[in-house]
Order: sequence, then C-alpha cells, then structure tokens
Amino acid sequence: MIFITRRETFNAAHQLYNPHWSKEKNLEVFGLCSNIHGHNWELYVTVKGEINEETGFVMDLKDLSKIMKQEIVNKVDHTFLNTDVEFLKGKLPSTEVFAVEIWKILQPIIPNYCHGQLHCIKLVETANHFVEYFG
Ligand SMILES: Nc1nc2c(c(=O)[nH]1)N=C([C@H](O)[C@H](O)COP(=O)(O)OP(=O)(O)OP(=O)(O)O)CN2
Repeated sequence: MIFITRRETFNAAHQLYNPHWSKEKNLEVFGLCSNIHGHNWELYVTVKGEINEETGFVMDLKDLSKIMKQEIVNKVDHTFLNTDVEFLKGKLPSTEVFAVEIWKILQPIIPNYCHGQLHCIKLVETANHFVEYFG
C-alpha cells in the first residue's frame, strides 16, 4: 500500500456564526472569527492503493488535480462559503465541516479513476492550523 497526495489552493471567505445564537454569544464562542474573514486555503487529497505495474502509478496525479478542481476548487474559489456554495448550504463552514463535505464528494469519485481509494482530506486554513479527515 502506498499513499499519493495532490495539493490545490483557493481563496474563500467564511464566517463562524451560529444563526440560532445571539451576536453576543457568537462573539463569545468564535471571537473575531464570528466576523466575515478570508483565507488562502490549501487542500491536500491523499489516495491510497497499490502501484499499477504498467503505469507505475497508483493514480495519475493529473486526474486527481482535475477532479479536485472540477468538484471542489471551481465551486469554492473566491466565494463566501456560508452562502455561495451549494454543498455547504445550511452548514456552519468550520474547517472540520468543510473537510467532511469535501470527503463526501470525492470519496465515491476516486475509484472511477484507479484501483485506489480516498485516504485523507487535509484542509489548511491558516499557516498555524489545519484539519485531517480520514472518513
Ligand atoms: N476547530 C476550529 N477552530 C477554529 C476554526 C475552525 O475552522 N475550526 N477557525 C477559526 C477561524 O476561522 C480563524 O480565522 C482562525 O484565525 P486565527 O486563529 O487568527 O489564525 P491563526 O491560527 O493563523 O492565528 P494565531 O494567531 O496563531 O491563532 C478559529 N478556530
């Protein structure tokens, strides 16, 4: 078993704000992140599998890049995650929630391109924190 990873980047704004709470409670829980603010996000997608003897690949990383762009990056780049993105509608787009929703989209698609499977979604929100989701 070997693990391969592709990185893509995008810019998007979000707001950590629970609409069922008062503005004061949101400020207390989320601090300044309860205001709309933007990030330069990094998305790492890791696929695990065996090496194909004919290609030397687990999966063509160009295919993985194409899938990440089509399914995720093109839908979130330069958006406001709370309202503009269909797959995040009605959700509080913390990095954790965002990573889980990305997994749900990519997990069934990867096996169409290779014998491998999705292993990890790593979503980097700032230079100092990131989330990893293994399904
Ligand atoms: N568990 C989570 N905690 C936090 C999330 C999150 O998605 N999941 N998000 C945020 C904010 O969006 C925020 O923008 C992060 O900003 P900040 O903490 O200022 O960023 P840094 O980590 O880069 O800065 P430090 O000064 O090192 O704290 C907050 N929490």
